[in-house]
Formats: sequence, structure tokens, C-alpha cells
Amino acid sequence: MIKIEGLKKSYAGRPVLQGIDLTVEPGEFLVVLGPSGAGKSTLLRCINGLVQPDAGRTLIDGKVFDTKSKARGEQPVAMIFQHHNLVKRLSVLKNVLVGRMAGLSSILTMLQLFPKRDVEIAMEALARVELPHKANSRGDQLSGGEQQRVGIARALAQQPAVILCDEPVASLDPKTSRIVLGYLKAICKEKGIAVICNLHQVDYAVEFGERIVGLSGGKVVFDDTPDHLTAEIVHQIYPGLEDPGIGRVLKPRAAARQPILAPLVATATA
Ligand SMILES: Nc1ncnc2c1ncn2[C@@H]1O[C@H](COP(=O)(O)OP(=O)(O)OP(=O)(O)O)[C@@H](O)[C@H]1O
Repeated sequence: MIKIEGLKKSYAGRPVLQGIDLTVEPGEFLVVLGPSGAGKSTLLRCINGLVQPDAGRTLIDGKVFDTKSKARGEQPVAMIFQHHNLVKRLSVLKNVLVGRMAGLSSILTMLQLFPKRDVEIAMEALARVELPHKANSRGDQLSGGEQQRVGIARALAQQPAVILCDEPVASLDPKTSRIVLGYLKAICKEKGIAVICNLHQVDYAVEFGERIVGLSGGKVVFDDTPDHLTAEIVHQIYPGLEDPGIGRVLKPRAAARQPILAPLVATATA
């Protein structure tokens, strides 16, 4: 279980996260929505131990995880990025094995020598995203969607408790985006890995998210299942958004409901 308690972060005196509390269960697929600058990436960086919050903490299975844990090589958190972050000149298999490096001595890492068990784990992860036949291809010989599937395999090979995804389909076409999100969700369920996924696309959030968190002005302004996400709430999460079609992706039942969090309007207009 991932427990995020009172996370606060400011840059140059400007608050970016203003006290985030979230609990995410194993195997839960949580989507974070919010406008540019809402603090979505900062939230993931704090959870991942890349950024030290000014206040608050993240507990993973009851143990604090922060920048110090990361520096010690603890790896309960895997990350998937928008631009895949593959090493293009390395083979697909070696890219996936990057997910296993934390447990290796620096000499083995330098020589790119991997224990048989790690290679097996990496191949299993590649098989899970249906790319074992690409193991010996170079990273830059794959399409964008395939590269993102390798990114998922690399995260999976790390055997994490949580996978954080920062706009993982922002540079993919709609069909490929659905394929990639489909793999992520299936893996989340099968392996009991919590997934926290930043997205900009409300339609994908509703289609794939089991739970949606709306972030605005560094605060959680919505936290519920997709069928409770109304067009009004979407407009309040994204102030000034002019997209009359947004209501079409929301279920009629949701469209009939009222916004459920009182601070929403105040935060969105602050
Ligand atoms: N290292 C940093 N130094 C200074 N300011 C930062 C830093 N990282 C983020 N910020 C600022 O914090 C705010 C939130 O940034 P963040 O990247 O978390 O937003 P976001 O919701 O992920 O936006 P986007 O959807 O555009 O990626 C922004 O105003 C950004 O400029």
C-alpha cells in the first residue's frame, strides 16, 4: 500500500504542492488529471524520491520512501516517462535489464554482465508486453508505441510495489495509446502493482482509471471513481477549458450529478 501524507513542496517560495494526502492500494489504477502546472509531475517526483518534499512523507508498505532510500538503491518505485527514456544504442533486452541494475555490483553493471535470473526476469517482462522477439533489436529500431511497451517491461522487471507514469501516452496516436494503457492496466491487476498515472486526456482517464484524482493549484480537488466525474468538475479542474465535447466521454449518470467537493470552485479560481 502507498500512503502519501501531507506532501508539500514549494519552488522559490511558490507553493506547488499544498498538502497532498492519498492512499493507493496494491493493484489500483489511479489516474491524476490536472492542468499544466498543477503539480502532477512534482507529485510523482516526490513519491519517486527524486525531489525531497518540504513537508510530508510517502510510505510504501509501511516504510518511508524518500531521496535517501533512493540513494541507498531501494527500488519499490518504478517510473514510466512520456519519452520512454530508452538508451537507443542498447538492445531492447539491455534496456529492460536496466530495471534490474540496482541489485548489481558496479563492475557487473559497467561490463553489462547480468545474472541468468535477471535475464529471465527481463525476458518474462518483455513477453508480458508481447515483444520478446525484439529483445536483440536496438532501442531506436522500435516504433514509439513499442518503445513505451519496453518502458513498461523495464518498470515490470524492477518488480516494484508502485509504477508511476508521467503522461505515458502523450506522444502516441489514439490506437497505440489505448494499447499501451491496456498493457499497463492489465499488469497492474495481474501483479497487484499500484499504478499512479498522470494523464492529460480526460477520455482515457475515464476509460482506464478505476479512480481519478483531480489536482488543481497543488491540491486534490476531486478523488472518486470515473462515473462520478461530471462535466462541471472537469471544467473546474481545468479552469477556462473550452471543449464542449468533453461531456460526451462522461457517463450520463455522472453528468447528472453535482460537483462533490466543496473546495473545488474556490481552488480552481484561486
Ligand atoms: N525544479 C523546479 N524548479 C522550479 N520550479 C519548478 C521545478 N519543477 C517544477 N516547477 C514548477 O512547479 C509547477 C508545477 O510543475 P509540474 O511539472 O509539477 O506541473 P504539471 O502539473 O506536471 O504540469 P504539466 O502537465 O505541464 O507537465 C510549475 O509552475 C513549474 O514551473
